[in-house]
Amino acid sequence: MAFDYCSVYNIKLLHKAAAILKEHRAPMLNVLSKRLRNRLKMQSLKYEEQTLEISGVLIAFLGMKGPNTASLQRMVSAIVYEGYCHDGIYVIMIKFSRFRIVPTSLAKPDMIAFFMTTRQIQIPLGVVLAIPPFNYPVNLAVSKIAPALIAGNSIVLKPPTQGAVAALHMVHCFHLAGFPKGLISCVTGKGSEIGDFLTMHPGVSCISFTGGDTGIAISKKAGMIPLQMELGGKDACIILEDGDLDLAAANIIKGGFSYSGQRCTAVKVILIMESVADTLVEKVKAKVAKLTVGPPEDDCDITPVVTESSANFIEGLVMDAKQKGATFCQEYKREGNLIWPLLLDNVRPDMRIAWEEPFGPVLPVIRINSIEEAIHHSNASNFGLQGCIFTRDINKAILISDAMETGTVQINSAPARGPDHFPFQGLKDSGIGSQGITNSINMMTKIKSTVINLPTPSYAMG
Ligand SMILES: NC(=O)c1ccc[n+]([C@@H]2O[C@H](COP(=O)([O-])OP(=O)(O)OC[C@H]3O[C@@H](n4cnc5c(N)ncnc54)[C@H](O)[C@@H]3O)[C@@H](O)[C@H]2O)c1
Repeated sequence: MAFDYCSVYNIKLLHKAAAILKEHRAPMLNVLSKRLRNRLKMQSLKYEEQTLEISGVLIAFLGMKGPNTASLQRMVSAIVYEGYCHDGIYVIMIKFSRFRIVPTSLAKPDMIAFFMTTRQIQIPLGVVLAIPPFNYPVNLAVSKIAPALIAGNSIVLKPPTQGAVAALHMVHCFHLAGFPKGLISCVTGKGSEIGDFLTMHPGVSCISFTGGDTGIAISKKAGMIPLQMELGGKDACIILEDGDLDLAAANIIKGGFSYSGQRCTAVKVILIMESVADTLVEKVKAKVAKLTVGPPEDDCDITPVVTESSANFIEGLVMDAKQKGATFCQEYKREGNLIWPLLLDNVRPDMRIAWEEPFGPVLPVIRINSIEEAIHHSNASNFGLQGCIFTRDINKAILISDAMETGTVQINSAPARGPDHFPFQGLKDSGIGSQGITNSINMMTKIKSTVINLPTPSYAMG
């Protein structure tokens, strides 16, 4: 909201504003303006949420010699709606409507005034279209459905073909639990056949999508609606000379081969310092040898990948690496869609597997000679989902993390999406926006303001 705040920090204008507010009808405003009149030098703020009949914007002017503005800002950071610093005077607008301003040692603002009130609400967008991927057809549907409903929207779920039965069952459970049928609907069908109809439908007000490059195409077609895109990744695992190699090897196995590598945040390339590469590769090889391979019914570690075309794609990456001279740490083996875990050493940047996402149990190792080389390779990727660093030097790790163009960096652990309330986001071709309950609710709502103009000059009258 545009505020002409510069014109009101003048004390006379504040008094005038107070007088106007006092006379102004709303009883609540009277209370507040009385406070203002009586306590221009306020010691604390004590407005309880429930005492407010309308929401408002509080403008606190804090002189430089007054409180410790930095600590004040920290204290109110959760409730500050907007803040400015102008000519050494802090102007902080605090949104009342949904928060309690608990008292407080909130230092001593030099003065406090109301000069305009707004009612601000978050309104739902309408219909949210949720499209999850095959690898987490329920979890990644729920992480879209819950915030959409909490925010007051209705939802159309388009599950992945390979996860449609689970999604239909879940939506059936919602209906059995009493959800109105139109509030949550499920539409099945091949993405390539019904996708455009849904994503370009004028009734859809927001799309929350998780999947591969399809998301990039959808973004280009969708039009003027908010988009949440969680797409692919090529998460690098950077291991420095001082890294704990046993820990790194264990995380490479967990991060690279769980779900047979079919995870967006799987470790998808190892960038290891040459001096410790042989040791690390031997440790990973020993662990790969222990992975069980077979059907999911036998609870095997490595199971068939989702489709034949997916297996063919992975094989294409493996054959390209073979032709260009990568070292095979295991024999390449495939039966139908079942691909045995494979570590490819001495991978070079001219190989496809150095850049492309196999989404299968095949992991490339690129040997590097400097940290800069690792960062350069990670940042040269068109993806930017996550990455991880193994080192005992936390300061170095933070510097590398800051230099990496990814949405999240894990230090001394494999990349992972984390609990659903964690912010989760990808940069570049890995996504638009950020997931996590709060972020999703904000994305699936729009701010709407009603400004109650008082008879005093304000931007609306200018
Ligand atoms: N970043 C993340 O949070 C995250 C999480 C899991 C998976 N992924 C990514 O998902 C990919 C694997 O999943 P996938 O194979 O299901 O991805 P995909 O892009 O092929 O499909 C994702 C979803 O889009 C649907 N779809 C396909 N064509 C469509 C179209 N034209 N219009 C609308 N919808 C369409 C599919 O039916 C499916 O429900 C990998 O790239 C992986 O990295 C990302």
